[in-house]
Amino acid sequence: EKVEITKEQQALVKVVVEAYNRHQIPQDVAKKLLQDQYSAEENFLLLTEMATSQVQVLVEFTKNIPGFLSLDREDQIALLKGSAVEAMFLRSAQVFSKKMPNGHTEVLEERIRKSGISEEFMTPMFNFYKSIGELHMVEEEQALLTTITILTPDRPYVKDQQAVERLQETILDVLRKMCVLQHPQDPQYFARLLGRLTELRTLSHYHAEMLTSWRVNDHKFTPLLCEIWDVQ
Ligand SMILES: CC(C)c1onc(-c2c(Cl)cccc2Cl)c1COc1ccc(-c2ccc3[nH]c(C(=O)O)cc3c2)cc1
Repeated sequence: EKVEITKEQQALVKVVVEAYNRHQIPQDVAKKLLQDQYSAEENFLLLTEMATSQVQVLVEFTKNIPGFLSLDREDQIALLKGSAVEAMFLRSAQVFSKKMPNGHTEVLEERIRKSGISEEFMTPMFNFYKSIGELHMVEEEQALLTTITILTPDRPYVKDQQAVERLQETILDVLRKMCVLQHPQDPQYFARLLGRLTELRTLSHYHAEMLTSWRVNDHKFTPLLCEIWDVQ
């Protein structure tokens, strides 16, 4: 049957994509990636600054997700805490797939590889970055996929999962239609996008172990990261 995006779905996508593009790490923060100290400590500090800035940007972005601010306040926090790592994997994946002209891609990879993360997490992490790059997602798909990740109903401590599910369904429906319209030659494209969300869950578990290993080596995080990741 003819797949058609309705007027209100178009308006929804416009709001989400504009918010996604508006809320980015400030360039003066991102530029710090180019600083010339490359010790493990320096890399960890820089990545901590990136993550902290990224969480601030993420909080602002979620306020623009239609319906998010109407959710129970505690559920809003539970969704943010539960999706922060996954949203940051998606956002940092863009830096790798966009091949930034400012050389940030190379230095970000270098700093991640030399920041005290153990080898066992490097492979799945960079396989993920590669698999996202191969999708060649357009910005609408990136914005909607991040929104779907944030609106995952079964995060820990979410009370009204139904309300979150209704919001997520709305976004899933328009993303599915967009994939059919954008990739008529690849009927599996939408399924492949959702497959990345499964991979993100696995990475999120690896990430919990990364945090533990950093902590036993007495690495310090910022108050915002401690709050969102329940550490210290
Ligand atoms: C607390 C730190 C050490 C940390 O712990 N886990 C991760 C961690 C790791 Cl490595 C991997 C994945 C997820 C997390 Cl959450 C991190 C570092 O997290 C980030 C690293 C980079 C970026 C990021 C996002 C967008 C960007 N744009 C630009 C630009 O140049 O425009 C640079 C940039 C950097 C975001 C989070």
